[in-house]
Amino acid sequence: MSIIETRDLVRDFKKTRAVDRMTFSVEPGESVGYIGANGAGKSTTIKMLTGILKPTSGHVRTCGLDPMRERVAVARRVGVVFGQRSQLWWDLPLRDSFAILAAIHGLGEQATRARTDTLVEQLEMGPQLATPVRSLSLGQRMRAEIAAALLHSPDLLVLDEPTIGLDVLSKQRLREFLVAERRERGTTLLLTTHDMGDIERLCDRVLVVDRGRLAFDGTLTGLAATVGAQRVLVIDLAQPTPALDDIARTRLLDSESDGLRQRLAFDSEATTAAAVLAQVSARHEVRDLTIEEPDIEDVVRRIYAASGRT
Ligand SMILES: Nc1ncnc2c1ncn2[C@@H]1O[C@H](COP(=O)(O)OP(=O)(O)OP(=O)(O)O)[C@@H](O)[C@H]1O
Repeated sequence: MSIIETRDLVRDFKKTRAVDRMTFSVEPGESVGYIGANGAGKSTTIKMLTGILKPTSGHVRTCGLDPMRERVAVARRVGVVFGQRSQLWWDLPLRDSFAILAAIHGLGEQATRARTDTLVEQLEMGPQLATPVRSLSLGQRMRAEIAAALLHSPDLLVLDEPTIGLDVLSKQRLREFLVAERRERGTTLLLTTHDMGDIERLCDRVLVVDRGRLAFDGTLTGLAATVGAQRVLVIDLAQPTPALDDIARTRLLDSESDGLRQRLAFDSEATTAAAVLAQVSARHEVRDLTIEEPDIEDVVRRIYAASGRT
């Protein structure tokens, strides 16, 4: 049985068709990134999957259940985290929020203690248990939200922008936790994100939505191949340097401060950062370098362009 199944799913808001004949399914244990521009229809889809919004037409099943008719049963099988909204009680110590949620899910005392202890340990939340949620840092709050969503050991975890606003270290810890949760419990993940790093590290499949329609369904490698996603090497040189416009298999994007910093785009299928660096450092003294992640908006724009939309 699929964990998610939609067929010709439609949702209209007055004159806007937010979701347009969406058909896809997600199998148990998959980790799927659901991406698209602002207003593409991601949240609307998630709301229909979780029984918050009624579809205008079409078919949707979550964990084999009808989300509108069997909302309570769906809630028992699914955990949801909306980055911008909290499911915790602002003024209560974190531990009390966990206790209330466990009671709502009807977990026994022993099960509650065991699961809370595990999650608190894995997410390193022990020191914050007595802290009111309003006093947590953003990173701590996101970890608390994820623990709350996983208390009842759902089959499916839906995450809406889970790493938005987090610093690099907090993002990394959260991603590591999600990878481990999936590996150990087989939890299916569906996440929306504007962060390509989330997709690269967490997802083995990507769905791209464009104006309510599915524009791409496949692997990240397939997505990169479709759009020719490029990496960018930012090179800081020791001396002012003429434009590096003749480095094999690269394209010079820009050069600033008399050539002290230059950005070279390259296709990771055609060459490597190491090979580009070797060419440059054979001629000039390189002081520092960074590799820019492909920008998810850029990837989405290219997908849209490839499907005929400008
Ligand atoms: N309650 C609503 N009433 C009217 N229109 C809505 C409502 N909710 C969403 N829409 C419209 O439906 C379309 C899809 O919105 P949705 O929130 O699903 O997009 P999204 O992909 O989640 O965007 P974002 O990345 O900005 O969250 C947009 O045109 C939006 O304006």
